[in-house]
Amino acid sequence: MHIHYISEQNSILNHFLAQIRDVNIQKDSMRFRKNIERIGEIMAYELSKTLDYKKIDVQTPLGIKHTTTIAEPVVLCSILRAGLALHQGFMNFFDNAENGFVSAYRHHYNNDDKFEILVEYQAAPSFEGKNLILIDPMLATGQSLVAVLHKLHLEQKPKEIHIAVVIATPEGIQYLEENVPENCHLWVAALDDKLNEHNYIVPGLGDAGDLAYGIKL
Ligand SMILES: O=P(O)(O)OC[C@H]1O[C@H](OP(=O)(O)OP(=O)(O)O)[C@H](O)[C@@H]1O
Ligand SMILES: O=c1cc[nH]c(=O)[nH]1
Ligand SMILES: [Mg+2]
Repeated sequence: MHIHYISEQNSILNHFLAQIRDVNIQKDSMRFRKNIERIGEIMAYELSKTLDYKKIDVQTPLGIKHTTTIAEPVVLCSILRAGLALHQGFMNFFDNAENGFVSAYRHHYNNDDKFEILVEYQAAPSFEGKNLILIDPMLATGQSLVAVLHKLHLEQKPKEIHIAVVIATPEGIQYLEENVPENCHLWVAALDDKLNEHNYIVPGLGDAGDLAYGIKL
């Protein structure tokens, strides 16, 4: 797996990352969603630099410009719920992309911290020959992303698979390394310290889905 850390250099990205983590700013759920969306835009731009491009000619009112455009179609596929705001950011830049949505949640059978990931809903186009970008802001244990990747119809072979996350743990990255195809790309905006005993990211930001859309039962 090729890992791309995009906040190694100081940039406005750090400002958005600081705001989504801040317990006081988090009270404003619209700002939380907007910041995740803005991070998605930055990630989309960085990722776009690594795609393949083809030559095109553009007719302007005054002549022809020889330039380039992305060679193969992009499919954006997000994991519900928390992926939605990040998805919007990617969609703002990859505006011709096809879109897919998959659900995944932690199902606790007892009142302890053990859980299983349930993937129930999916609606996605064919990935054949396309650049698949799988989107989820949080890479904690990595189990949601791996469960979703196994559920997607990857027999329709994408040209490339990119996984885009905002905050990752070393444990989650290790789990992906062991469970996703070797030629996958992982894009990480921020690498955090570890998982806590409830499998939440520390320092992280809390529950991204709840912060964006409200506490669920
Ligand atoms: O790496 P993992 O240990 O699998 O955890 C990460 C998952 O947790 C969050 O979703 P959550 O299950 O909270 O659902 P939600 O988006 O509906 O809140 C997040 O968006 C990931 O999908
Ligand atoms: O820290 C975490 C872990 C899983 N899901 C989240 O939203 N946050
Ligand atoms: Mg959640």
